[in-house]
Amino acid sequence: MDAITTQEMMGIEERAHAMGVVRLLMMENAGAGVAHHIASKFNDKDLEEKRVLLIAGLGNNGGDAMVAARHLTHYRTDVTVLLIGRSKDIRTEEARTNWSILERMSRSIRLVEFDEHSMNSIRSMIMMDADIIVDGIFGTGIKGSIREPHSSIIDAINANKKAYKVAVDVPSGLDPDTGRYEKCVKADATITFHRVKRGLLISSDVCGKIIVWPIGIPPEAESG
Ligand SMILES: NC(=O)C1=CN([C@@H]2O[C@H](COP(=O)(O)OP(=O)(O)OC[C@H]3O[C@@H](n4cnc5c(N)ncnc54)[C@H](O)[C@@H]3O)[C@@H](O)[C@H]2O)[C@H](O)CC1
Ligand SMILES: [K+]
Repeated sequence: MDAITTQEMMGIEERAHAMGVVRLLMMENAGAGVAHHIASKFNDKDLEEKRVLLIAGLGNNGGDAMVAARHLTHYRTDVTVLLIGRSKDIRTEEARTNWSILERMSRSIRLVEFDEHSMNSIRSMIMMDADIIVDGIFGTGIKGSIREPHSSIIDAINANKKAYKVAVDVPSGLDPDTGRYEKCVKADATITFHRVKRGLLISSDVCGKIIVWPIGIPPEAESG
C-alpha cells in the first residue's frame, strides 16, 4: 500500500472509530505491535535481563507506548515508563485509561513522571540505564518546533549508543508529512501503524527498519 499523509490517516482513524473500532482498540493493537517487535528481536532469556525504558508523550503516541509497556511485562522484563509531563496533563481519554492501568501495576512496572528538577537523573536514566528505548514522545500530532524538555530528551536518547531504539509510529521530531526535522530520534526500527506516512520514506535514514503494523482498521474505513 502506498504512503499516506497524516490528514488521510486522521480520516481513516475517524471512519474506523465510527465503525466501532474505537481508538482504544487501535491503541491496544498499536502497543501490542511494538511489544511484538521487541519480543521478536530478543529471546525470552535476554528480555528478562534487559531494561526497557518507554518514553511517553502526553498524547496517543504516548498511549501506544503505555500499552507496549503492559504487554512487555509478559516477558518479565524490567519495564520503566517515563512520562514527559504530569499524568494530570495527559491529553486524551485513551492515554489516560492506559496510564491508570499502569498505575495498578506497581509490582511489574516502574512509573516516572517528568519533573524539571530531575532532568539530570532523567538524562542518566535514558543515557546510562536503558538497554531498549521505546520512543513514544510524538507521532503524527507533532506541531512546530521542538521545545524543552523534549529537545534535551531526544538528545539523551540519541546519546545512548548501546540501546536498541524503537520509534512508535514516527521517530519523534520528524514531520510525518514532509520528512523535515530540526532534531529527531534516530531509531533502529520504526513501527508505523496501518500505513506508512510519507515523511518516513523521505527521511528513512532516521527511521531504521520501517515496519508497517496493522491495527485492525477495516478496509472500508480507507476512503470517504
Ligand atoms: N492514526 C491511528 O489510527 C492511530 C494513531 N495512534 C497514535 O496516535 C498518535 C497521534 O496521537 P496525537 O495525540 O494526535 O498526537 P501525538 O501523541 O503524536 O503528539 C501530540 C502530543 O505532543 C504535543 N506536542 C505536539 N507538538 C509538540 C511540540 N513541538 N513540542 C512539545 N509538545 C508537542 C501535543 O500537545 C500532544 O500532547 C499516532 O502517531 C499514533 O502513535 C493510536 O494510538 C493508534 C491508532
Ligand atoms: K514516536
